[in-house]
Amino acid sequence: MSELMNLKIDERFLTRVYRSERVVEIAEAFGIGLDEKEFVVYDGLDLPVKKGDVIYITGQSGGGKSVLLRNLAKQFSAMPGERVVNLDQIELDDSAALIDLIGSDTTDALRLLNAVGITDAFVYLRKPSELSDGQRYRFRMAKAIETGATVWCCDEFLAILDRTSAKIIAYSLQKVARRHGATLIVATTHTDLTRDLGPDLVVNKRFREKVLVERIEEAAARCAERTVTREELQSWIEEFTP
Ligand SMILES: Nc1ncnc2c1ncn2[C@@H]1O[C@H](COP(=O)(O)OP(=O)(O)OP(=O)(O)O)[C@@H](O)[C@H]1O
Repeated sequence: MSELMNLKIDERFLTRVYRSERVVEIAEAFGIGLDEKEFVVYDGLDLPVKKGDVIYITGQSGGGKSVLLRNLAKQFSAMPGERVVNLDQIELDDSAALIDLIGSDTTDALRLLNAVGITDAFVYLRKPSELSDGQRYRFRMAKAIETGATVWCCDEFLAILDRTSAKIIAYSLQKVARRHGATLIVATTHTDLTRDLGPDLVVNKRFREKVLVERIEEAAARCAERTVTREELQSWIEEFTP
């Protein structure tokens, strides 16, 4: 069982703007000073994290989700033995069929594709550009497994999918990540994925330094022990979420 770590999140930016005529006009109209300013996004936030956690970062647009995701990815990369992959940045070669783009041989390719729920022979023969957004996401998951990375992160998580598909894929992703012992960190403005991700840690970031951090241990621990059905996960989240 992994130990609880306390990761310190401190993120602030110094902002200074070029004093163009329009900038000065706006500053005068709204009474905004134009000196160099410090913009604090996270003021030494303590984040209780375990390796292998599913971390769900939500909150308002511009609140600081991406900043936190990048910070965590950086902190994990610096830990011995940890390797971070960004699911969105996995390059997909579009010159061949899926079966040729993954795994050391056909058996290995089938193992990886089946692990993420790609089980249709017709889909094995398609190129990445010929997949639906959901299928392409599953293929990225398979590629993430293949990299052997220990931390999988994803910004704007499933934002382009309809919400029903997003929930089904979120459930699959947590299952695959937990089965491989990977830490999963996702960020999105959508707050509807708790019941499908079964997160160990939820961070809800609002403007300025306002942030809610909550560990939902019970349901997550059960998911880590064995593969649970979507229905089980959903009922436990309801039971254990205050
Ligand atoms: N390099 C930077 N310099 C100055 N400010 C920055 C920088 N990067 C981010 N910010 C500011 O930090 C805040 C948080 O940005 P972030 O990209 O994390 O938001 P977000 O919650 O991911 O938003 P969205 O959902 O719109 O992607 C924003 O106000 C942004 O303008």
